[in-house]
Amino acid sequence: MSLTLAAASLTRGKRRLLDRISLTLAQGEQAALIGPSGAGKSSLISLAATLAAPSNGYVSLLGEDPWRLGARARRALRARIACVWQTPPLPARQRVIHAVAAGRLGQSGTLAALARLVLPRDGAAIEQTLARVELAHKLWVRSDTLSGGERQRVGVARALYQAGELVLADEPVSALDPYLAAQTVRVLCEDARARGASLLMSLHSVELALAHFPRIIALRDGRVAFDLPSAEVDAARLAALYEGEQTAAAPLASPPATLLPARC
Ligand SMILES: Nc1ncnc2c1ncn2[C@@H]1O[C@H](COP(=O)(O)OP(=O)(O)OP(=O)(O)O)[C@@H](O)[C@H]1O
Repeated sequence: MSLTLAAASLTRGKRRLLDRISLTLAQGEQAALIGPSGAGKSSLISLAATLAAPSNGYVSLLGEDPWRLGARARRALRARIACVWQTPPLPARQRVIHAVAAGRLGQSGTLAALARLVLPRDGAAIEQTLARVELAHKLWVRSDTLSGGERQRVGVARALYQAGELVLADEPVSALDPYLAAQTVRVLCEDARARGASLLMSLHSVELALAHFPRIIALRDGRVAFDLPSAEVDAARLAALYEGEQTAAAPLASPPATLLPARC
């Protein structure tokens, strides 16, 4: 298994953000994580990314319990997992080429990694990776000159360049226009599929989730509301999932394909 959560809970103070979550993601499997705001999607991704340890229960990544490993072994495990964040942590003065090169920082010794970061050897490969998210022309620009959507795509390019065995993406396209959002989700899915990597992606857009993922894991109030093949996710289930969320009802009216506009 790429990812196993067994009755995993996450608490902060008196709040239970995740409540006994159990799920597995097989090697090469792809699943979208959906649910209303505050459902626990980011919390679950942070558990899977080892940013947080479960308060109860168990998390296993690529066959290892990250919290039983020493610091060095845990770093090595993290280097096998590519993460895409909604707001990628890009230092203001860092150039895009270096931000993408940083995706492989954990894959070599410290000195080699730093040398690579200062003077990336594979600029052509990085440029090609950026081209997959339509950003090749930004190779040498500084991160603080990028728009929010461009920053997100640099974060995606970094994960693509890292080529992790498990890819975790937390709302990776929230700042993109509909065309680029669909295109970027497609690129992440196709890349993971081509490499046999596993992919777990949280998305606010139910349309994108249904259009691109064979499996939908729905969270509500820190619990799994349903975990189903996307073909079995119907309007009634979605209405119950988003009950009380006015904006979420709208997507249910139209089939996913009609909501993926061609670029103007
Ligand atoms: N450090 C924290 N301390 C206390 N509560 C927190 C903390 N982090 C998150 N929460 C709460 O936990 C709940 C789940 O948050 P989380 O960010 O995982 O939800 P989400 O499904 O990703 O939401 P969104 O779709 O709005 O990004 C929210 O109610 C949030 O306010």
